[in-house]
Amino acid sequence: MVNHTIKIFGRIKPTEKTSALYSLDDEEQVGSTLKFVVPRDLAQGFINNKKESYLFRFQKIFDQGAKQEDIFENIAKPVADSVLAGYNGTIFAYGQTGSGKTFTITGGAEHYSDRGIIPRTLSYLYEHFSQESGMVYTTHVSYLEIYNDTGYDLLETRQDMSRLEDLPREPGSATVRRSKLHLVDLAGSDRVYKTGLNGQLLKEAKYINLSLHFLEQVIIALSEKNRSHIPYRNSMLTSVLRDSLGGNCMTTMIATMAVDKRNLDESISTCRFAQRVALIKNEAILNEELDPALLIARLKMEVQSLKEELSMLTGVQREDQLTEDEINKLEVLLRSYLDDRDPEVTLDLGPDMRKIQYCFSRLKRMILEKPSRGATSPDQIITAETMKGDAEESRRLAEMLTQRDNEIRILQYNHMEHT
Ligand SMILES: Nc1ncnc2c1ncn2[C@@H]1O[C@H](COP(=O)(O)OP(=O)(O)OP(=O)(O)O)[C@@H](O)[C@H]1O
Repeated sequence: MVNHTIKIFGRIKPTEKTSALYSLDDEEQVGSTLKFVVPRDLAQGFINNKKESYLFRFQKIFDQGAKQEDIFENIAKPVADSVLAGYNGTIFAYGQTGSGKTFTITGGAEHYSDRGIIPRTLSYLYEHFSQESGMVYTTHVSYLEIYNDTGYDLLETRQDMSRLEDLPREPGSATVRRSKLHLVDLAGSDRVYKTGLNGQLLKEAKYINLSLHFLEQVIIALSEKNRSHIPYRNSMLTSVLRDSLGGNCMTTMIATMAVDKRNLDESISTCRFAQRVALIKNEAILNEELDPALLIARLKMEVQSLKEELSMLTGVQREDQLTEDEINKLEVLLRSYLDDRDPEVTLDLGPDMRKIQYCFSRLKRMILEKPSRGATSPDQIITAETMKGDAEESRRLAEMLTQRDNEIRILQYNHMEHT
């Protein structure tokens, strides 16, 4: 099990106007610090203008010049590696509209080098699958869109969402590792009142806002100590991300920011959100299990090799069932054992459970088939008929049983005397 808090990264979108409103400080051990400096006049109408500087700490902040490849190498590759090792992983981008979430997660269409985390991670995974010959990999990809709180798998022609748990997994070895990777591009975190929408678009925006509001509630609940109830079930988004937030997952958040003057308040609120997320503790466990069908196949092989080992030790080739010849020999042995008057005589069957079980069941049948005194019912007559040939055997068994009855009676009598 790996206990860790959600990792938070920041990415600043390139802007044409150079901005002196923020500064970055990178320290190898501690991470990156992002500082916003807001002159009082600028702060008016946007944020609390009593405060002029805001400091936020991230694992690392990628400044405007960062390449898509840097993002993949530093953020996505470690998550993909842990997914390959059998842990669940999630990367989600959060930030205001236009701050670069889609560019980061999916990528830009203009240049090949603009491809984002999804295509790069998929090609990394498939490259690994083709190079690793000692394992069998099965991949299922779904492209989930949450629209008005309903999930759609965009790759699925039936137009409904398949739950990851319901997907088939093919057997590859007796041990199966199943891990899921979520790459999430959230909707813009801006408030609805800013968008000035109406009609259907307003309805969509309300749903988006509501699901981000529920996401915030889950994150607040998780970052507070001693909260027993986490409201995951309030929305589709939080239900899907249940494992990623406070569950069995290695989760990473990328806060995307635009740092020009008019977007400063949103960038600060994105950073505040990220600081809360950084408090959430996850417990990632290795999702390893045994495949029952393969386990049976493995056990069969083990039984076969044990049989071979046994036949080498005993020098006898053994079948599952006794052969006719073996049964005949056992019958002779059993008869001479029963006929022997010596009470100390033993029945030597060797270390062979098949023979031991055969003799026990044969003896049991003899006892059950013994005719009781004064037998009159048709059942008993048939039993007596079948026993005709074994008269001597029956006599001996009857003697044994009578002796046993007497012993029981004596025991009962003694018991009564003492009580
Ligand atoms: N790091 C970057 N380098 C170059 N262009 C970028 C970068 N980030 C964003 N862009 C460009 O900025 C525009 C807006 O970015 P994007 O669509 O990724 O924003 P978004 O946060 O996903 O917005 P929305 O919330 O509306 O989905 C796009 O044209 C995108 O190509």
